[in-house]
Amino acid sequence: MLHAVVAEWWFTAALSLLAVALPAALMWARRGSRLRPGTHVLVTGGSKGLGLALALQCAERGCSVTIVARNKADLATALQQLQETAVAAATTLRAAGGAAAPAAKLQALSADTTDMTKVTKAFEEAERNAGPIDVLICNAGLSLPGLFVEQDVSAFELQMRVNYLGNVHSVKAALPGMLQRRAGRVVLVTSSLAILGFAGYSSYAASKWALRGLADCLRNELQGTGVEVSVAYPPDTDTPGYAQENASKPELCLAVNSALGSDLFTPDKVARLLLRGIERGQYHLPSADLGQNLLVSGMTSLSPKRFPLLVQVLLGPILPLATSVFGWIADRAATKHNTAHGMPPRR
Ligand SMILES: NC(=O)C1=CN([C@@H]2O[C@H](COP(=O)(O)OP(=O)(O)OC[C@H]3O[C@@H](n4cnc5c(N)ncnc54)[C@H](OP(=O)(O)O)[C@@H]3O)[C@@H](O)[C@H]2O)C=CC1
Ligand SMILES: CCCCCCCCCCCCCCCC(=O)[C@@H](N)CO
Repeated sequence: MLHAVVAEWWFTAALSLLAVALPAALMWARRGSRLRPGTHVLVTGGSKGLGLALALQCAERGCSVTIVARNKADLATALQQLQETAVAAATTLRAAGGAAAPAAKLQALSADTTDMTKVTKAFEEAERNAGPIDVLICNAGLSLPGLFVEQDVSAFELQMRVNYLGNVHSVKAALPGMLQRRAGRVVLVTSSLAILGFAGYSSYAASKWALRGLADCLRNELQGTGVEVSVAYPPDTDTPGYAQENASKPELCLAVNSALGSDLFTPDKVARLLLRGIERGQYHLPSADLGQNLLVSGMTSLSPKRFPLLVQVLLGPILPLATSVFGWIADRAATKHNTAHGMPPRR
């Protein structure tokens, strides 16, 4: 008897789950930005690190790719890599019978994203050569870690200019065209530091939190226009930028970071997940790090949740507990370090 009741309960539960999951999955499949031959993807900061990994993987799919960065020599090296990747991709596509695929157009344009005029010019040139921008990936950015009391205001200004305003400029330049075509996707690359904050990142985190706010507002503002928004929160990723950042990380920052214990990921792996999320039309793009995904799912906002609602609800009570433990670990590491190093200095 009990057996039958339990079995029936499971059956009903499974059916209801299916009833919710199936339409949701179908809706999911319809949305998203397929990255196919002919799709034009523009990546700012595409000459190095994560941006280059994203650009190369788009070229692998046969997309037209534009990379924008400042240093011309780095751009030329990256373009060469893109061309090699595209040639290999075209050969594979042809072998698979895709002879009709449009030839991928690859270009590397030098522009500083902090300069609106230069961004506009570069994007116009990009569209002249490779057609309308279908997917804009705002990835250009830098991290200057430092303790608040030690860091100059100029570091706060620079990161705000590059990480926040630089991306405002890029979106400004690409969005009007997307709106006219009623199609397109804007991807903003923020950071895990847009969800949590700890010692050493006061200037960087603020610039990344600003982007998160921009993303939420833009997303709502663009509802029904055919233009969609995604946000990426990469974990620590092994890039030239990360190496540079590590060279100047305060000890306190390192102490808290290692107490929290996050992994270092390859740009390739991080990029692969981001592109998968873009193709699925996700707002919060997936991260290679489970903790990071959980943090995103625990964010309070009006934007869509990271996981399906049922999972979110089940996670509900767990997240405040888990984040409290990590918060306690971060504070204990900071207290220990500050106490040992006589911080704050006594008069
Ligand atoms: N690596 C990591 O651990 C993490 C990185 N991120 C974010 O991911 C993004 C990429 O990081 P990562 O690959 O590590 O960075 P890198 O420093 O390795 O590469 C940065 C890229 O951006 C370009 N760039 C920098 N400033 C400007 C500018 N003002 N105008 C135009 N292009 C610019 C650089 O080229 P050039 O200098 O020639 O202009 C380069 O192509 C950044 O926004 C970063 O904050 C987020 C979380 C973790
Ligand atoms: C359920 C709760 C789980 C909590 C997990 C906590 C994990 C914290 C990891 C902090 C990692 C910081 C990455 C910084 C990336 C970045 O932006 C810099 N490299 C700058 O470029």
